[in-house]
Amino acid sequence: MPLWLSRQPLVLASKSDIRGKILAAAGLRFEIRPAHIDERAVEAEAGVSDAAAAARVLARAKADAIAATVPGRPVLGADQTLACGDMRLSKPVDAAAAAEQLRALRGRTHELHSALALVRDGTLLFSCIETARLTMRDFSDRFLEEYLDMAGNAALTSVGAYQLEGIGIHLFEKVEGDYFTILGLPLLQFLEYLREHGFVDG
Ligand SMILES: Nc1nc2c(ncn2[C@H]2C[C@H](O)[C@@H](COP(=O)(O)OP(=O)(O)OP(=O)(O)O)O2)c(=O)[nH]1
Repeated sequence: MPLWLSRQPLVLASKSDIRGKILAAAGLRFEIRPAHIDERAVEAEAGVSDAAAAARVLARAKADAIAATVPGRPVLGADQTLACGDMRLSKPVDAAAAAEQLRALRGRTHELHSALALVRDGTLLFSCIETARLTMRDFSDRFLEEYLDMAGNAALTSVGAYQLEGIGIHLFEKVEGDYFTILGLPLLQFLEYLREHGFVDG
């Protein structure tokens, strides 16, 4: 198990259930302090042009917001954006929005951009952005209705209204990219950095 060697335990600046589960399953010790930022305002101020740039800027903003409150501690911020052609989607607000979003994505390929930023005392220690491409089946309206009935509120917790590791897998005909990138935390890149910089035993 990768032993956390740093005296300063990691802080995860995320309310995301799956991000906490991913780090815990990898044996990392951390504390959760969700960052409450105005994502639209951060994007507007940064003048970001595309979904990938937005994910990078937002991950950094979340890490900065929490790092300012925990001097000396490494803080991990994360963000995931979804793009399909010129369309950018975010977490659906209700079941109707989830249905509309999935109707717009079915039969097409969309990209998930997952970014990380590790910040300590205002200094960016590590950042990465990874992209996955997912092709949805052209499923029927009846299937979509049954999927949303089964998924329930879980569909509202993901940027694409699905959990790939759950029944969301039934939506797809092809998935290209790293599993952890799709779930919202590019773990392999993060662990490589932690090993190379003595945060964990490698
Ligand atoms: N379990 C699961 N979650 C997914 C999947 N795809 C995306 N997600 C989740 C991960 C993130 O929690 C969420 C992406 O939204 P954000 O990056 O804005 O994070 P969120 O608002 O959840 O938390 P945060 O902003 O980090 O406090 O979607 C998936 O396939 N499985």
